[in-house]
Amino acid sequence: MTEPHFRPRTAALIPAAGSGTRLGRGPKAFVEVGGLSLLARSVACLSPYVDEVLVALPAGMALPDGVQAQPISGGDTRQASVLALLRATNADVVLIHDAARPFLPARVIREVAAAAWEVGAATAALPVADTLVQAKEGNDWGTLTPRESLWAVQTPQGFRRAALLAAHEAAQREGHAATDDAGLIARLGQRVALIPGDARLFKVTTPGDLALAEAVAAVWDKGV
Ligand SMILES: Nc1ccn([C@@H]2O[C@H](COP(=O)(O)OP(=O)(O)OP(=O)(O)O)[C@@H](O)[C@H]2O)c(=O)n1
Ligand SMILES: C[C@](O)(CO)[C@H](O)COP(=O)(O)O
Repeated sequence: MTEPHFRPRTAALIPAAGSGTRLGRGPKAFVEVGGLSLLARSVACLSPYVDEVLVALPAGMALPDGVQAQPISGGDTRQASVLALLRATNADVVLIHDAARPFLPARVIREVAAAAWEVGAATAALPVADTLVQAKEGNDWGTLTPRESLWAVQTPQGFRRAALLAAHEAAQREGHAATDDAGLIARLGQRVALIPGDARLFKVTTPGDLALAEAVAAVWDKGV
């Protein structure tokens, strides 16, 4: 008789405690597109694939009506919000996903979760498609940067929880600030697998992104 296949217990951890300064519409996770908040959309995409969902919220705020998740108080930075989420679960695998990326294809969730367990760390990412340049002072044309090996990092990012918690605690001890979680693993010399992301996984950051999100919601909600 063969051993039953071990299935790691998986948690979705959603940092949603940001203030949405660049969007200018109040706490961004609560902003609606197509009649549903960014947070509700992110939770709905992830829930079918995980055992539990935890959400970091701005101080004093509650989950929007109908969102099924465990609320946690967020921190002053995204990094602090993720650390609070990590300390609130004992799942084997965690999928960290920005509430601000509301369109999350099932294929990406499955592939990031599988690689997180097999490799230890994985992130959705897309190869850069634009020409890249590092501007000189005064915003003049500077050094042209070869783009062949460059990827733009998205979420979800998946990890064995113990490894990511250790990386976060090391960063906190050393006062190291990072813009994402995979970077904290990479700085310790550990491998991070790049999983092909999706154009629809863009981050709603500015008012222009919100207009794009309304257009995507119109087709996403029809299952297209
Ligand atoms: N203290 C913080 C800051 C950010 N986030 C979350 O991290 C994700 C990515 O952050 P970002 O897009 O920068 O959101 P904001 O910080 O809200 O945006 P801004 O920088 O424009 O204020 C978002 O889902 C945001 O809610 C968080 O949980 N806690
Ligand atoms: C985590 C992230 O979404 C990966 O691209 C990104 O780094 C978050 O950056 P933000 O400035 O906190 O939105």
